[in-house]
Amino acid sequence: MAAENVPSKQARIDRIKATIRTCPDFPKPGIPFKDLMPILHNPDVFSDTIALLEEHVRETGTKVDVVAGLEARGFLFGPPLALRLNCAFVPIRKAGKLPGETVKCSYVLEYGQDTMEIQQSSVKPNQNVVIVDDLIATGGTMAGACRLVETMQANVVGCLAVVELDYLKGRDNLKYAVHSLIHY
Ligand SMILES: O=P(O)(O)OC[C@H]1O[C@H](OP(=O)(O)OP(=O)(O)O)[C@H](O)[C@@H]1O
Ligand SMILES: Nc1ncnc2[nH]cnc12
Repeated sequence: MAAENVPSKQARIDRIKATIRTCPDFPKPGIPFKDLMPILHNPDVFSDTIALLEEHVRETGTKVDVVAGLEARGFLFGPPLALRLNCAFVPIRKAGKLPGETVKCSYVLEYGQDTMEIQQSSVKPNQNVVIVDDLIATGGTMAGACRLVETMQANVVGCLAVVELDYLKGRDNLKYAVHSLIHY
């Protein structure tokens, strides 16, 4: 494709935003649920999403050792990003799913509470970790993941999400750099 035909960053972001569906009152009354699954229905939109996340990480100039993805939807965006950054992908799962030695952390999110877990040996002290999820609402889930990475004595070098719900001020709960492609 000729350079002048490459869509701008804003055009790619606008197309991703247009692909996301808002589902009122899901999973509870009063919650405007952002359904990101249609992004995966369109390979061009999915590819733009991962490329934009990668561009951001590269622009920071920070070497990333590990992309940590949050169950469940962080597992969709984290592994392709890790491949493009040529680094490890590590899952942070809901409690009770990972064998061996693990570290756990409880957290509160927009519509409930839960416990997440990481395998002790999956992240080494001093490694640089980017945490990836589909969406930041209250920031509770992302903050819990940061605590887990800190417990491993590794460095959180960024918190990435495709979507951020600005009205919930989720990034105020996060003491690390936050980057999201789309804001509502
Ligand atoms: O910023 P917060 O208020 O913490 O909310 C954001 C989290 O909520 C959703 O996860 P959820 O646990 O609902 O997803 P899943 O059941 O698909 O894993 C979403 O994928 C984020 O992980
Ligand atoms: N409003 C929302 N839409 C999608 N996922 C969410 N996770 C927490 N709040 C959410």
